[in-house]
Amino acid sequence: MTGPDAGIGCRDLRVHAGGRELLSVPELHVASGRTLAVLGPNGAGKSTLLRALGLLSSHRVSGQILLDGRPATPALMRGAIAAVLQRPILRRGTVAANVISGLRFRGVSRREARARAWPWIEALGLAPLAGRDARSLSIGEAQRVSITRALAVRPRVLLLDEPFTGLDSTTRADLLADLRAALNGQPTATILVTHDRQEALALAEETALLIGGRIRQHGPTAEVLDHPSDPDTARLLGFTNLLPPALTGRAHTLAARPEHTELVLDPSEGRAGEVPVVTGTLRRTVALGIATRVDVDTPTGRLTCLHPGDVPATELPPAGSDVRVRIRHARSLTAAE
Ligand SMILES: Nc1ncnc2c1ncn2[C@@H]1O[C@H](COP(=O)(O)OP(=O)(O)OP(=O)(O)O)[C@@H](O)[C@H]1O
Repeated sequence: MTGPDAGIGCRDLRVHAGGRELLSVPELHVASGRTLAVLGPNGAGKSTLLRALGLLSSHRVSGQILLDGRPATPALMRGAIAAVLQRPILRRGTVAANVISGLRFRGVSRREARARAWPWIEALGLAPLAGRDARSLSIGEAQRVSITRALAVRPRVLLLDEPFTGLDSTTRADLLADLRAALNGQPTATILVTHDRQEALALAEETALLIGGRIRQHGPTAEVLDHPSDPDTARLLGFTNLLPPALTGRAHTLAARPEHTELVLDPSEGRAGEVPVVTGTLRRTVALGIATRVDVDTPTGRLTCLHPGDVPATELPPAGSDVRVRIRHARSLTAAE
């Protein structure tokens, strides 16, 4: 199916368990051919949302799940989705047999399943491992098999629940790139649950920020990641320095990343007009190898500065000194007040 309704979505979705509401999503739609990243802290309800959308939830779910614009039934959903979870679950047998098994489950003949699976095995770089016992694979290799098995069925909906967690950074970057390339041009609506902003950027055109079971922001990934609207989304997006109006004299709370927050080390430097500069007391300095972290207490809370490189202790004031902190790049939290 093509058209604006193609894909997966929900209306008035609510999930309850243990006497409390875990999730409330009035409306969501992921179009066919698009990827949505659902970014949120631990316990935000990300997996709850994914399971509810896939009709896989064991909790009390109300509202409508829509598949290609129509209410989803378990049978329709079973034929439409493939899921990849944090821990790959592989069957006994070779890598090739595991990739083929997804198609076999859908009633595809052995011969046709082999023919359809092989291009995916090659595209995802698994050909050299095709004959290996799947249970002898590393976690990264196993996750690659799990993703290839899901792609080989060319699902209408692909649900990814933190599939890159625990992979080393090179393996993760390679798998992200291969997955992105494999999804290009496919009629698949993909939802990626993650804690990781880099994964959202690499894979998803759209990102939704989920906190406390509610979507706080939703839009194009680059825009959402750089425009927190309130203190919770700011913290989630790494804008961990919050500067309320009382500290800066600005109309709204400002939020800044530590890498955009620095001590003013030249005492003769005046106040630059556009860039906020606030005063505080240096609490401690920690050498982190690639950066030097300086924590500063201000009247409204602590700020963290990150200076690139290994700044010699002689260039930094000692703990207890009065210091000035410059915020090189900040966002206004317009929903904060
Ligand atoms: N059976 C249950 N009864 C009560 N609360 C539950 C139950 N199952 C899950 N929860 C709660 O639902 C909330 C959302 O859980 P969920 O696993 O969806 O979060 P998540 O965003 O995926 O977290 P993580 O990133 O840690 O995997 C959590 O606070 C969890 O404790």
